[in-house]
Amino acid sequence: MKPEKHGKAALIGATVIASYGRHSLARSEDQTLWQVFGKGKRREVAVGDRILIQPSGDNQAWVEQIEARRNLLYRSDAMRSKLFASNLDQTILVLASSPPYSTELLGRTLIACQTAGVPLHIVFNKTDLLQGENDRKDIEKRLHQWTHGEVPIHFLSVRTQAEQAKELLQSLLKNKCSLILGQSGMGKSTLLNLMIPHAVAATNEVSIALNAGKHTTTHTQMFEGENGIRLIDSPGFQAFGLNHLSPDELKDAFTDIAHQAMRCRFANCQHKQEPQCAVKIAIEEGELFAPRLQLMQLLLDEIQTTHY
Ligand SMILES: Nc1nc2c(ncn2[C@@H]2O[C@H](COP(=O)(O)OP(=O)(O)OP(=O)(O)O)[C@@H](O)[C@H]2O)c(=O)[nH]1
Ligand SMILES: [Zn+2]
Repeated sequence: MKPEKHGKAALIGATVIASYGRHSLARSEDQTLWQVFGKGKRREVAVGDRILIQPSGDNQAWVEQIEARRNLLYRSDAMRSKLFASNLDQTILVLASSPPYSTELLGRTLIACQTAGVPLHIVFNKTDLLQGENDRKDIEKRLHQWTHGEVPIHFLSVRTQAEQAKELLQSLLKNKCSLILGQSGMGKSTLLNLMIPHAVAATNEVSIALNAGKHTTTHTQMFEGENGIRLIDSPGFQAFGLNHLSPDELKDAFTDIAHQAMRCRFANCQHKQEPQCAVKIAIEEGELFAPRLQLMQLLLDEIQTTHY
């Protein structure tokens, strides 16, 4: 049923806590859950948005205003860009050695967070599967090649050293709103359940409210825990497209490559077969990490098929 607009009811402040497709839920301060509907410029809201709503009956409301966002992450596929999560204090990327983590997803996350101005932390889970200090050093070294040491890495084991993991995560997450990302099998659900013991109940509540009884488990949702911990969980990380960026924005985000590219012979050098390509030379001399160039070229190809 479409909500009708009421005349002069007072506006209520709320935070968007879940979204699925065109359906969004917001929670007002008195803990009421509202199914909210945008219109015009406010058609799309993101989880994390602070909004003013006008009730229209049956726990449904119109979005009257979206507060200015501190930051905003998008997720896009070949067809379109979607708002994803906003007003984030940080993104937590959960990785593990088994199953192997995807360096492509790591690279995409780095670029998405960098371009949106959201600090990134890596939580490396399942340390119980590592063979001692050397394994850990190798992992750190490999991650540093991708991150230039700019992303803090936290090692833990949520399943076998839960108490220790909880302590570390408490200090990392308290009083913050964190987007938590991870490909399947990294231990994201185990981590979420450790930090938010009522997560399953909260998911069911939201699934029912989002889709009138039909369970919709594939939605983006904010969970609230103790000590001001807010975690935004979102499935389908596999499709973390960056098509909302322009080719120039993308090139600028790879600062290490952009820096070398200034010395390429051709201003529009693609760093493929061109002569006197400073980027290729830097890779041969070990100053640039080749997989980052490969990722940049892959992302540029993706963007170009979408934009042109
Ligand atoms: N050895 C080990 N296994 C773990 C650890 N944490 C989680 N696991 C296991 O890893 C598997 C995947 O964990 P989940 O929490 O379901 O992973 P997920 O990332 O949410 O994956 P999906 O549910 O597929 O999205 C499960 O069998 C967990 O028991 C850990 O610290 N050590
Ligand atoms: Zn070049």
